[in-house]
Amino acid sequence: TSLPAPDIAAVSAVHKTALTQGAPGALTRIDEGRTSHHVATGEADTAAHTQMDTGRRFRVGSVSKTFTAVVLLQLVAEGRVDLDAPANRYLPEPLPDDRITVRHLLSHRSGLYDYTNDMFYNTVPGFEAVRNKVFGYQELIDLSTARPLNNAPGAAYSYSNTNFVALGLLIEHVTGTPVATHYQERIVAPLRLRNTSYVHPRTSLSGSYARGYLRQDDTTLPLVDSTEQTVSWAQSAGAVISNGKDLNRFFSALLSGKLLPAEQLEDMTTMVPVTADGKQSYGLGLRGRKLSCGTTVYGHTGTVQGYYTYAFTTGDGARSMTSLANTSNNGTVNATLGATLDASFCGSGAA
Ligand SMILES: CC1(C)S[C@@H]2[C@H](NC(=O)CCCC[C@H](NC(=O)C[NH3+])C(=O)[O-])C(=O)N2[C@H]1C(=O)[O-]
Repeated sequence: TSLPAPDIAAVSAVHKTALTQGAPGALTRIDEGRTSHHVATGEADTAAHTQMDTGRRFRVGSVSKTFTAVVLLQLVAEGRVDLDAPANRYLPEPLPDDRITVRHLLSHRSGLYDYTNDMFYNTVPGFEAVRNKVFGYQELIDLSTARPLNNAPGAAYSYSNTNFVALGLLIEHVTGTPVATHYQERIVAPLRLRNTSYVHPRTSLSGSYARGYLRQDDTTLPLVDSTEQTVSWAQSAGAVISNGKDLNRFFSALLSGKLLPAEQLEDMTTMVPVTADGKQSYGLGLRGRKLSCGTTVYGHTGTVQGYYTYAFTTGDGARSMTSLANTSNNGTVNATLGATLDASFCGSGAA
């Protein structure tokens, strides 16, 4: 790519600001060909006072949605699913509107209500109520369909975890195979992602990982260690565990055409603006961000109790960046961490 060199000092400054705003630690890993940049700040474990390092694994939250979208789009390429067919053709129980298509689910245009709005209205009580629970996909969909649709199918973008829970169920119903197996066989093994797993409903992380710390709604109270949970409330919408090296390899492989045929990659990267300024967009399980230097990067963000993630790559997959802060329910930290994108892809010329 003809991108300016990453501004590593700026990345480090972003991390330090995030720590002043309440994050125990942060990491950023940038990969471009054989060149890697590593920035790690603060603590991975605040009880043991273990230092953060960029190899640590973490819960990626909604970055999982891109893994699910890749599996689904491979099934489309195999002729097993039609993007513009009603999702009800492929589900064991019907969604409330036959007009909802598979593409609507992938692009958050189905209108299906996001049950996490109620589930996590009170942050810590909501989390504690589900952290050890195991949900069935249909249970989660039923929580959503107890509420009216946000919009008529296709009429608007309204982000909802329900869409990717429904896609997980659809994948398993069509193939008879768990999503965990599809992730492993279609993504993890071919790309040799040694630090990526889907262990739902097990609650523990293996190997070297960062602990996650959830901020309470009463911010004067101490952070809650939220590392161990089933993430069953999200599953195919948010339960993947990975690290910076693997997410960079995943998004680089995706955008450089190693995971999907050209037609499906084109579908996935056909972006629709989702903010008034046009700087943020969404395709199929994929976010687009137009940065201050005019470069557009593609990837996904993640918010799961104790972990904020940004994982993005250039349109050709040549340069990738993953950033993590091991806290959540702290919008200031999340916004701050997002500045690693400009530092990593726009360099010192970043606005
Ligand atoms: C669209 C998002 C931001 S929300 C969605 C998904 N994460 C969730 O749905 C979890 C929501 C509760 C998380 C919790 N917050 C509360 O409980 C607040 N009361 C916290 O901060 O840990 C994910 O990941 N996506 C992010 C994404 O795609 O970037």
